[in-house]
Amino acid sequence: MLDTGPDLSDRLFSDFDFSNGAIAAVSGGSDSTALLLLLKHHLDRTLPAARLLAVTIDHELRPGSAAEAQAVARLCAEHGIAHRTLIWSGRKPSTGLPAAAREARYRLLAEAAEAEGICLVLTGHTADDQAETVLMRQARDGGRGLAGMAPAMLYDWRTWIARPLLGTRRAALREMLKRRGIGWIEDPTNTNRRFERPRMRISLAGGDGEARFAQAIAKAGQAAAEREELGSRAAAVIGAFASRPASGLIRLDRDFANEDSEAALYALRILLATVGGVSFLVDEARCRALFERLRSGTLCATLSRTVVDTRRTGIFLYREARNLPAVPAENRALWDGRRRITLSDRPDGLVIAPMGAAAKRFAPEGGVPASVLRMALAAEPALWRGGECLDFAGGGAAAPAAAIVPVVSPFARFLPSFDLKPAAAVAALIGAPPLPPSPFRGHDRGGGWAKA
Ligand SMILES: Nc1ncnc2c1ncn2[C@@H]1O[C@H](COP(=O)(O)OP(=O)(O)OP(=O)(O)O)[C@@H](O)[C@H]1O
Repeated sequence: MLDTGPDLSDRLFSDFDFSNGAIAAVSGGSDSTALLLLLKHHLDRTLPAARLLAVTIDHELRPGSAAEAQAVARLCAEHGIAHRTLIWSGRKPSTGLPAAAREARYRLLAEAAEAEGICLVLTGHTADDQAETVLMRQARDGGRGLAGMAPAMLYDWRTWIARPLLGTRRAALREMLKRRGIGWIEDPTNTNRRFERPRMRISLAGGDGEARFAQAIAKAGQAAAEREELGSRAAAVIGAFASRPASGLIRLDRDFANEDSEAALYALRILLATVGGVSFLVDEARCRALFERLRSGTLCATLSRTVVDTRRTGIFLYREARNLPAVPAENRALWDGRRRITLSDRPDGLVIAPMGAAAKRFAPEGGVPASVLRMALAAEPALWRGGECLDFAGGGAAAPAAAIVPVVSPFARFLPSFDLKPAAAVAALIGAPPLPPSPFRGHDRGGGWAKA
């Protein structure tokens, strides 16, 4: 896993389908510089016509950042690689700066990919980054999140971001660059003890660092396999026990919780976030408590903005009636965290607001209690103009001016490859667009990737 011999680039990249091109995210640090040159080497040998674009994000956080981007541009010019610098010109927050920079970086990379018609972005995260991530999460959450970074993720349900160097050591990449006489930029932030990651990086360079590294990587590998396996089982539970009697309403069979309870619990956490329009999974302990109550009898409770209502004919999940937005229709906006609005026309006073009392016109069928159906539909988005409910887009009769499409809320922004299967199952359940084709050869949509 750690050597950087001549065929390294083939081993790193041979699983990828580059026929649609790729973007390499290059900061100019050692890891992403090595990524770029290894990728260029691989493409030159295997698919010379493939498009390769290097993108550098200038976060404008340090005085030297523009010069660093120029240095990457020069390196690219020397190697015949197209390069673009994108600037994060937005307001910089005073707290949570690394997270905000990361968010902006992914957004800009995905925008560049979309502008180029490329669906694949590669980053230079290494095994060292992985160990740091795992140990930081362990220190913060006492063991949760040990799976670390996924080998790939889907960003915004449209751009694949893959980390092909996740099994490769930084020292080996630096060795390779030195052998080829190629320099790199040392980011001073990487040694700034104000930030958590540099502190962890420095501590791993200490006496017992290698042993801690090896332990963290081993744990991460095991946790990743377990997480992917749990996801597969959760997807099976969703396929077997969940249905969607109406837009915004999920029904679970009453015996949903009885067969594979860990998988059912994970499925429930994903469904609660999806129905509630929440971008993160509900706390496991709180969901487990609700789940235990579900198993032992009837219940009507709210968690993650979702009402869980057990009736004779099933367990029903629908969005609670509080804090539903009424906002002017805007193209590509996310309504209530759970519906993507696409406008084909000028909105002209069009408002997206809950259907509310207009839901009364729908009659229940197939064992759905009337009160449950109305409460679910009342929280569904409808198109309004001047106080008149024009259409209920979720009912399949959208006005031509707008399409309102469900999204899988917890995975709409970042979908780690561990969770591809449950995400695909939920997408099929709620009528969200299917996952875009995988950038790995021979992998189905929604199939898991065991690459790390
Ligand atoms: N400013 C940037 N422009 C383009 N890509 C970036 C930038 N910063 C980070 N990345 C991408 O994210 C990966 C991981 O980021 P991280 O902050 O750990 O890297 P770094 O320390 O800035 O640089 P490197 O990993 O290249 O040594 C990088 O390898 C690179 O692919």
